[in-house]
Amino acid sequence: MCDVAVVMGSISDLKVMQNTLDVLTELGVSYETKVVSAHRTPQEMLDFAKNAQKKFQVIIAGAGGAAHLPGMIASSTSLPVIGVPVPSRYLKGIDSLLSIVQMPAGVPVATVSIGEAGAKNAAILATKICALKNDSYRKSLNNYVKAMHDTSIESGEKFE
Ligand SMILES: Nc1c(C(=O)O)ncn1[C@@H]1O[C@H](COP(=O)(O)O)[C@@H](O)[C@H]1O
Repeated sequence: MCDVAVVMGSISDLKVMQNTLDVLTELGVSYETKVVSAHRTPQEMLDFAKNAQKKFQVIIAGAGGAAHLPGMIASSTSLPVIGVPVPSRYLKGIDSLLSIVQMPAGVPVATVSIGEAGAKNAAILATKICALKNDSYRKSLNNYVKAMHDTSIESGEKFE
């Protein structure tokens, strides 16, 4: 049993999605990764989504351009799905963001911001969901917030 599935539409998304993996690792959250595409490997995408509940608590799906992957996965599972808009070459991820966030009523995808910050926040949000039933994840999150707080204060003090 693993807590978080991190899926992406192409291995080319890894540069951005590595931020998700790094934060999950830092927080000590168990995860698995998979490259799967609603466009290029639709049957594998459906098989993954249909079976995900047996293994995971949350799915993070990153995709760029016509980013149908998070929404299509959300349509085929009752697990919460967090969508990460990966920056695209020509439209800089605006296309990814709008494809992921503008879901029809009834099929939610919790959408984070475009790129690295969004990829990190997806990991934190997924951990918060898992922490509802896991005290050690809650402690990790508290430590993470404290470290962020201390770094912010220290950088301010150095500047002043
Ligand atoms: N948006 C999707 C989906 C999908 O939504 O199913 N499958 C691949 N892609 C995206 O295509 C972009 C270019 O992929 P390539 O670099 O492999 O050509 C990637 O950002 C990927 O997420």
